Formats: sequence, C-alpha cells, structure tokens
Amino acid sequence: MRVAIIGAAGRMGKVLIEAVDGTEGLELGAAVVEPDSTLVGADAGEMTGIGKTGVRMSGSLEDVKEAFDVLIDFTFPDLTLENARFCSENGKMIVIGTTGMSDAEKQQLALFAEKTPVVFAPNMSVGVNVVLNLLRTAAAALGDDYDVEIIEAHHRHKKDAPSGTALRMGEVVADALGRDLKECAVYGREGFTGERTCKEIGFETIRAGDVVGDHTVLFATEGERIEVTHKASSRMTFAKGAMRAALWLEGKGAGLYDMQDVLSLKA
Ligand SMILES: NC(=O)C1=CN([C@@H]2O[C@H](COP(=O)(O)OP(=O)(O)OC[C@H]3O[C@@H](n4cnc5c(N)ncnc54)[C@H](OP(=O)(O)O)[C@@H]3O)[C@@H](O)[C@H]2O)C=CC1
Ligand SMILES: O=C(O)C1=N[C@H](C(=O)O)C[C@H](O)C1
Repeated sequence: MRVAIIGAAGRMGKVLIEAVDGTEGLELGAAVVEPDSTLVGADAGEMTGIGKTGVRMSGSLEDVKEAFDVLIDFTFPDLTLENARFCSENGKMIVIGTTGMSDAEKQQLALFAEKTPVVFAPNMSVGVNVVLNLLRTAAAALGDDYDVEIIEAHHRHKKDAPSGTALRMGEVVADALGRDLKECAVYGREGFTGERTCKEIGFETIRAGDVVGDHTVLFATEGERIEVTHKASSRMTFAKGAMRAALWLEGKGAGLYDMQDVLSLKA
C-alpha cells in the first residue's frame, strides 16, 4: 500500500517516514510539507536521515494525489479536516493522529468518514490503548467512592491541552461511572475553589522540555490510592501504531474507526 505523510517535516512526520520505510507492506508514495517550506523538492528520506528514498517532498496534496492510497496525518485540526475532505472526495483512506479538535470539527470528520474509511485516535500506541481498557475495568469496579484525577505531561512545543489522550481517558472513566465528561470535568484548579465534589474528574497539565508523553490516572479514596501510568519514551511507538492502522484499513468500508478497532480491543 502506498502511503503519503502530511506534515512530513514535523516531529511526528519525520518518525512516520522512518516507520513506513521499516514496515513490510507499506511504501512511501508521497511526503507533503507546508507550501512555502524550503524543503519542497528535497528527498524525504534524506531529511529524516534514513537515506535517499526517491520521494521528493511536495507542497501540495493535490499534486501527489496519484501517488498514494492512504494518507497519514499528524498535524493540526484545520489542516486535518481539509485533508479528510480531500480524501473523502478522492477515494483515499486516512489515518489521523491529530488532537485538539472541537466537537464541531469531530462531527464534520464523521461526515467525511461516511464516504471513506478513517482511523482517528488521540494515541496510537498499543500501551495506551490497553490502558484505556484497564481504566474502564478499574473505574467500574471502584465506583463513586474514589476521586478521579488525570495528570498529563508533554514537551514544551505542544499546542493543545489537555492532551487528546487525557481527554479520551476521561471519557472512558466517565462512561464507566455513568457520568458525562462534559458535565463533570474540572480543568486546572486555581484560587479558592472550595472542596472537591465527589463526581468531578480533574485534569492537570504539565508542559516542559522534551517529554514525549506521560499520562497518569489517579483513583484515590480514604486509606488508599491507585495510579495507572503510561509513559511514552519514543515517538516511534505512536508511528508504529499508525503503520498498523494503515495496514488494517486495506479492504475496509467507509466509516470512522479508532485504535481499539485496529487492535481488536473493543469489548
Ligand atoms: N495520535 C497519536 O498517537 C499522536 C498524536 N500527536 C498529535 O499529532 C499532531 C502533530 O504533532 P507534532 O508532530 O508534535 O507537531 P509538529 O508541529 O511538529 O508537526 C506538524 C507539521 O505540520 C506542518 N504543516 C503546517 N502546515 C502545513 C501544510 N499546509 N501542509 C503540510 N504540512 C504543514 C508543520 O510545519 P511548520 O512547523 O513549518 O508549520 C509541522 O511540520 C498534534 O496534534 C499532536 O497532538 C502526536 C503524537 C502522537
Ligand atoms: O503532542 C504530542 O506530542 C502528543 N499528543 C497526543 C495527545 O495529545 O494525546 C499523544 C501523545 O501523548 C503525544
């Protein structure tokens, strides 16, 4: 299957190019950077340090549309939506890792997914997706007696907060507890907040240095606490998940899928 990477010069883009190169069944068909980038025309492999691939970076998805079957997009919400529209109109599959989408943007994405297969997940690592199932089990067993707090840390360049993964963790826990995250989430407390209510789910965000991605869900009550933690130490863990998603998409019908579908982790 021929893959295009958009945002090719980004932190994830470079690692995704390396991952495609190391994945049987996938070949790099195109790499797209910002239209004004000085990298347009440069070899995608040479940019990432894996050596010449023969794929010259383009500044436009339209220009390379004959060169790929599946697009992998880890960029930012506006651009990802534009790309999803492009894929739905041109018979291309798409794997999306972008986080920070609004509810309206997610609804728009679901409409594009009626025309083409889409995998959309805030975290493509196998580890985080297994943790989501552990959280579902823990929350259902612990119930309302345990306070839930979600703490995440990422590198200083990250633009959205809380992370998409933290929010998904919150959704999974809220759902297992019969709550609606929109009604019970509390973000970054400050000032004279009063006592914690028993049903709130708190989010704390750390942005510092080069942290790849740490997530902890804390369940605490009088007398004990449980901390479920995942720490990513390399972006390759996300990129490998994206490769699995791309391979999994082959032959799938239109629809909105996530990594739980790809990894057969759905209950
Ligand atoms: N689902 C998952 O497993 C993971 C998701 N993510 C998510 O992926 C996203 C990207 O993260 P990260 O790689 O760190 O971000 P980066 O900012 O490093 O990468 C985004 C890239 O897109 C480029 N870009 C901007 N406009 C265009 C355009 N029109 N065409 C092509 N490329 C363009 C940017 O270029 P420039 O800098 O020049 O503007 C940049 O190189 C985030 O939403 C992040 O949360 C990250 C890791 C794992
Ligand atoms: O921006 C990042 O880097 C990451 N973003 C994702 C998120 O928002 O959950 C996943 C990962 O933790 C890295």
